[in-house]
Formats: sequence, structure tokens, C-alpha cells
Amino acid sequence: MEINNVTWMACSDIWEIGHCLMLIKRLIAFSSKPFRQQSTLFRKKFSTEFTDNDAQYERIVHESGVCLRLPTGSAFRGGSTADRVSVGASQLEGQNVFVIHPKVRWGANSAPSNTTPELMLEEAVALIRTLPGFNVATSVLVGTDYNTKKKLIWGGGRLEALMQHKLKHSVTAIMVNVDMLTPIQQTELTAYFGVPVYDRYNIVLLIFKLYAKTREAHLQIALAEIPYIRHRLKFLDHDSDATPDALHVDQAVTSLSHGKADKYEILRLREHSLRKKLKAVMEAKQDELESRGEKGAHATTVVAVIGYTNAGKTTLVKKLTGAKHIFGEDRLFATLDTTVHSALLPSGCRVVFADTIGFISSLPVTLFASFQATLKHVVNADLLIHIQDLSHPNVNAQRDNVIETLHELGVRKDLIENMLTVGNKIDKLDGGEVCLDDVIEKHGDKDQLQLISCENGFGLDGLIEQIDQKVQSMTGARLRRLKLRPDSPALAYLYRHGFISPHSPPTPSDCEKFLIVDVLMNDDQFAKFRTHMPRKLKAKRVDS
Ligand SMILES: Nc1nc2c(ncn2[C@@H]2O[C@H](COP(=O)(O)OP(=O)(O)OP(=O)(O)O)[C@@H](O)[C@H]2O)c(=O)[nH]1
Ligand SMILES: [Mg+2]
Repeated sequence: MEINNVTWMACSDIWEIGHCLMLIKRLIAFSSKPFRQQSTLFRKKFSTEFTDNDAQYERIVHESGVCLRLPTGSAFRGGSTADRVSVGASQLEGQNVFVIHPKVRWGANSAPSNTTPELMLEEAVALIRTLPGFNVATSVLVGTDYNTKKKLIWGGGRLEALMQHKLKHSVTAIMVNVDMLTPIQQTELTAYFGVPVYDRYNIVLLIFKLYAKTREAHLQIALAEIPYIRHRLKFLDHDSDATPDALHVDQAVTSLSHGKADKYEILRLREHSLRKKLKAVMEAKQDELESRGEKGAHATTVVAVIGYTNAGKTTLVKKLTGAKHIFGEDRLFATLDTTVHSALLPSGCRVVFADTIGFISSLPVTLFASFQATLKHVVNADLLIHIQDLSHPNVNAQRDNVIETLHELGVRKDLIENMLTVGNKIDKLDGGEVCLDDVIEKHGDKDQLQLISCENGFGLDGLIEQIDQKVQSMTGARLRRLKLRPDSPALAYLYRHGFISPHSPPTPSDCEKFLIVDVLMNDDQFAKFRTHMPRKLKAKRVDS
């Protein structure tokens, strides 16, 4: 025993010495690595401790001066504290908002030809109204010369007039309808008006925070606010040349002193941790999808319904699939999570319809890029349906914005070119009396635009037919008629692989010795099926 003990002690000492040497070796190796590599190792090792520190993050948000507060009573539902989006140091009772749209009068930055400043202002007002507790006190269009990049956007005279208007309407916050104010503009305007000043990015972040339901959405929103905070920090760290495009931290980290870089490191670690969690959530979701058979061999066709916010995407998916737990709502960004719903097309093709988050104009694409996990269904879809609200006065600008956003998000060109375009809400046009020729003349060729109304069902059958045709031509699936003996092993194979649709079960042949089975298969599936069958099979193509 003693000998054993001594032996053990000796081994233990050797282990201790060996362990110390190994640690020293690792330390030397670590310190000789460049800063970036060290930081990666550090991040891997300590990411959990750092990113779960909400207090540290809240301090950084506070320091950046970004208004990411929600109205009182909007509680976060679910997720760990580290997943929460920042709600700022104090909660607001709500805001009486003054919405200002800077109307650029001349040059390349003036209003695009497919919309008007009035419609742009109207959308900003709708965004504010989406936030409970945020009331639109007043809204105005104010001209500015060539762009909105000046420190205070407007000159002295206009600012004074705006100040008078603000005082008259007991305003408690201002929204300037630009995609993103530069940090210097936000600081200067806040100091001038003495109330918080929001831009579109900020307002949309607040809407997302308020209405996100799932853990996936919360994680993505938490990710989306980081570049915004980082951008403002960069300015506060005396880089007043920061522009809205400068959303990357890399140069900032290297150029800042160590003390300042810590803040960026905390943001980076938080981002890293959020991405990891998001990946895990998405993988779990994918597993769930597969276990429900929605991604099986027979149902791989994903049809994503995309479009501008409030166009009717959710309502259409509900109509097409009968999904019970999704509802259309008359509100911007009602859907913040992609949901998928399987459906059987008349041909027997099984597809999955994805209801997606809506797009909106004048937002940096980085905001939607944070929704990469959600938008995965769009990017990886087999077919896109672009739904447009034809009753909206700004439909042309909305349509162009959606196409632009798809390109910016890196959606495949062929997917965009093959997209089905649908004009919705035609029941609202001309009090329901639709003159199709007028609509077509205004919005495009009939063959290009399928007119529908989710409200009264007009055009839905035609749309389903179009989807079916596209899916069949994409998958190469054809309806084939098989004549099988009732005891044929082929029947079990066909049932097991879901080739026999519940809508067209086998029927007895005239002589009643066989069963007639209609199956939808492409050539590869049929060849594979035949190799599994002991005897030669004859199939007849059926033209449905
Ligand atoms: N009159 C009319 N209203 C419709 C039609 N389709 C949808 N709506 C309404 O339009 C509003 C928006 O519909 P949603 O389906 O939530 O729109 P969405 O595109 O999913 O919107 P987000 O998820 O916010 O991007 C709801 O109030 C729907 O009832 C239609 O054909 N006619
Ligand atoms: Mg929706």
C-alpha cells in the first residue's frame, strides 16, 4: 500500500511539474500570437462570462447614447438575461412624437421618382403608430438643399421654425425620417431640441423588440442593435468623421487605446455568443422540421412568400395552407419570425410555404442581414412569391425596394427571375369594382402579375395552379399510373415514401384483380423505385 502511495505521490508530482511546464509553454505560445489571435482565444475561453454580463452591456448602451428603450409595461418574454435586448437605463411612459421628413430638393438625393415625400412621411407616421405609447403629435415635411448630411440637417431659420412647432405641440421626442442619423447629427439635434431624437433604424429596432415572440427573433434583434451601438461609440471615441456606412469595428479596435478597445471587445464577445446561441436555436428548429417530415424526400420544395411589410404575406400563407396559428394583422412588422406550413398542391406535390418578415425602405441592409437565420428560408427557397399590396399608394416604390433588398441580401439571381409576382388586396381598389385592364396597365402585364384578394378569395385558384405548374417544372415530377397486385411490395414502398397522396388513394381495376395507383414522381425517383421492385413494372403517364 505504502509503496503504491509513494508511487502515486511521485506520479502526482511529475504530473504537477509536467502540467506547469505545459501551462508555461502554452502561455509563451499565447503571448507570442498576434493580438487578433489572442483575442480569438480569449473570446472562446471567456465568451460566456463576458457576454452574460448584462450590466456591462447596459453601461455601454447608456454610454453610446442610443435610445433603445421600450415603453413601460413591455416585458421580455422568454430567454436568458443574456439574450435580452437592451431596454436602456430607464423606462419611458411613452412619447409625444414630432415626425419630420427632410425633403431633399435638388440633386441625386432628392426623392426617388417612384414615390413622393408625402408618402415617405406617411410611412414614418405609420412606423411611430406601430409603437404603443408613442403618439404622433405632429408631422411635417421640411425642405433641405442637396442632402441630409449637414450637422443639424437644416439651417438656422428652419431649425427655429421647427423649435416653435415643437413647443406648440408639447413634443417629447423627435423622429427624423432618415435611415440612420450620423452620431454627430443625433448628438447635435438632441442638444438643440432638448428631447430624444430617433431615426428609422432606431424606431424599427424598437418595434422589433416590442413584438418579437420567439427566442430566435430576440437573438437576432439583439444582434441587430450591436452595429448601431458600435457606430455611435466610434463617434464618441472622437472619430467625428464616422459615416453611417462605418459599421465595422475592426479598424476602431486597432486604433483605440486598450481601455477603449475593451468596450468593443465586450460587444464582439456578445455578438459571438449571440451567433452561437442563434445557430443552436436554428439547428434545433431544423431538426424539428425534419422530424415532422416537412423536409423529407417528398417535401423538399420550399415556397417563400416575401414582400413589403403589411402586403398580406401571412394572410396568403394562411389561405393557402389553412395554418391555424398564424394571423394577418393590420400593423407594420406583424411577422418577425419565419414560420413554415406544409400543403398539398392539386398535382399531389407536397410543398412547404414559408411566411417571412416584411421588408421596408430606407433601412441599412445590415438590419435585415441580422435576420439571416430567419431569411435563410428566403435565400434557400426553391420558389419565391412576391406579394404586393396593390391598394397602397406607394406600391411601386415598395415593389422596387423589395427587389433591391433581395439583391442586397444575396438572393440568387435565378430565384429572383423565376419569382411569381402577386398583386393583392384588389377588393380594395375602386370600392371593389376592379377594372382589370386598368390595374394591368398601371402595375404590369397580366401574365406577370397574378391578381388576388385574400379577403374575398379572388384569384387564389389561379395562383395555386401557377404555383403547382412552377413546382412541377422545377422538380420534374409527373403523374404516373401504376397497375399493381394488391399484395405487391411496391404498395408498401409507395406508402412508406409518401408517393401515394391521401387525396387519391388506390382504386380497384375493372377486373378487380389489380389496384390502380396514381403517383407523382420525377424520373430519378421512378428509376429508384423500379430498382427496388422484384418484377418489371409498367407505368403509364397520366396527363392531369
Ligand atoms: N382588404 C384586404 N385586406 C387584406 C387582404 N390581404 C390581407 N389583408 C389585410 O392586410 C393586413 C396585413 O396583412 P398581413 O397578412 O398581416 O400582412 P403581412 O405582409 O404578413 O405583414 P407583416 O407581417 O407585418 O410584414 C391585415 O389586416 C389583413 O387582414 C386583402 O386581400 N384585402
Ligand atoms: Mg406577416
